Amino acid sequence: MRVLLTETMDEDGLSLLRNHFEIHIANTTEKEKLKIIIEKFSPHAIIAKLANITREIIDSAPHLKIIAKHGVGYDNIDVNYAKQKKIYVTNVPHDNADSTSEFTITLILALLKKVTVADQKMKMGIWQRNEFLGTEIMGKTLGIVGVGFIGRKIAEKLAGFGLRFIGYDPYVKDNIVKAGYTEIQMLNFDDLLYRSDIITIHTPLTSETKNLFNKNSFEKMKSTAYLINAARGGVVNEVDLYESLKGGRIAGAALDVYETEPFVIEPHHPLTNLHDKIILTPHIAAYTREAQKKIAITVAEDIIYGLKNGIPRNLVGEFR
Ligand SMILES: NC(=O)c1ccc[n+]([C@@H]2O[C@H](COP(=O)([O-])OP(=O)(O)OC[C@H]3O[C@@H](n4cnc5c(N)ncnc54)[C@H](O)[C@@H]3O)[C@@H](O)[C@H]2O)c1
Ligand SMILES: O=C(O)CC[C@@H](O)C(=O)O
Repeated sequence: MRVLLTETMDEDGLSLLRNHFEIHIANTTEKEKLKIIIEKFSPHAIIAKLANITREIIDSAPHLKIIAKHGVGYDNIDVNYAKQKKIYVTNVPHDNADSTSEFTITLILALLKKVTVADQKMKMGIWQRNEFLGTEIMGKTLGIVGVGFIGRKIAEKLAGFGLRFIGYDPYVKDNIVKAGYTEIQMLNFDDLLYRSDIITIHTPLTSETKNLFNKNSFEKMKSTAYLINAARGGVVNEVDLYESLKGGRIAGAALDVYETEPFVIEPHHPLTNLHDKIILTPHIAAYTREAQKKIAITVAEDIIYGLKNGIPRNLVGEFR
């Protein structure tokens, strides 16, 4: 049987797959190129990182039985169409939660302490302490939108910083959520917007969360508040965010994910005028040696099990 990877993955996972299947690494996320490669290779399983697995891609693989997301968020896969065609879709929950929560905390600290912009200035030979007046985290309120695995890890890891944790998640019914030795007080969305000093997003991208952060939500936030998004770009309306930052409606933002990826900023793109109000990283929250290895092994084991037994493990919610 044949397994196609749209993008490469850690060698430990690849060698597991090679013991059982013929594998091919397409090394592209471009739709047309991918379609041609898939038509030629005719895989029984596809492993995708960020490549879009659309209806058209699915139709180009007549032997396809499993589409596996190398990661958690599977909004890049047309799950409904796959289901209609009796093709299973899996993801890898949990394996990158430590890396992603660590990275989110890094963004929070770097943004509030102006680390990235101070570093840029130092490298330009400029010593300018008075531009970099930072903000303390102690005593502030962190709003967590999407209180799942990563959202809870963030509260657990930040517990020593003297923050108060509040959360919004319509699928969590408890008023208080335990996260290690700390607690997250659950609120409705508007109350979270009004009360947070820092908001961090950890929801999947769905029809409910698309554009959840828009002009209307920014207007309800404190003018001193910061927004962190290491979940999915589409959850935040980028034009509204830009306007809110430019007009001082909110204080700052850090983004690891974008409405369209890859997101390559042209030299005079408006975002480049926001200076120390924004930090941008290229979807790397989960990109650590440890997480990439764990995910590659889990995804390989899921495919080996699934192609041998008919039904893979780690099926996404729509199949349960
Ligand atoms: N930047 C990265 O590299 C990176 C890495 C890992 C995960 N992610 C993203 O982070 C997301 C969260 O990951 P996770 O492991 O915590 O997943 P999870 O499934 O454990 O948690 C997601 C939470 O979001 C909640 N949710 C769903 N719809 C919501 C809504 N409308 N409003 C508020 N909450 C809602 C769910 O109830 C759940 O508790 C993933 O779906 C993925 O898109 C990004
Ligand atoms: O493939 C990646 O590197 C990112 C995946 C990440 O966004 C996820 O949802 O797990």
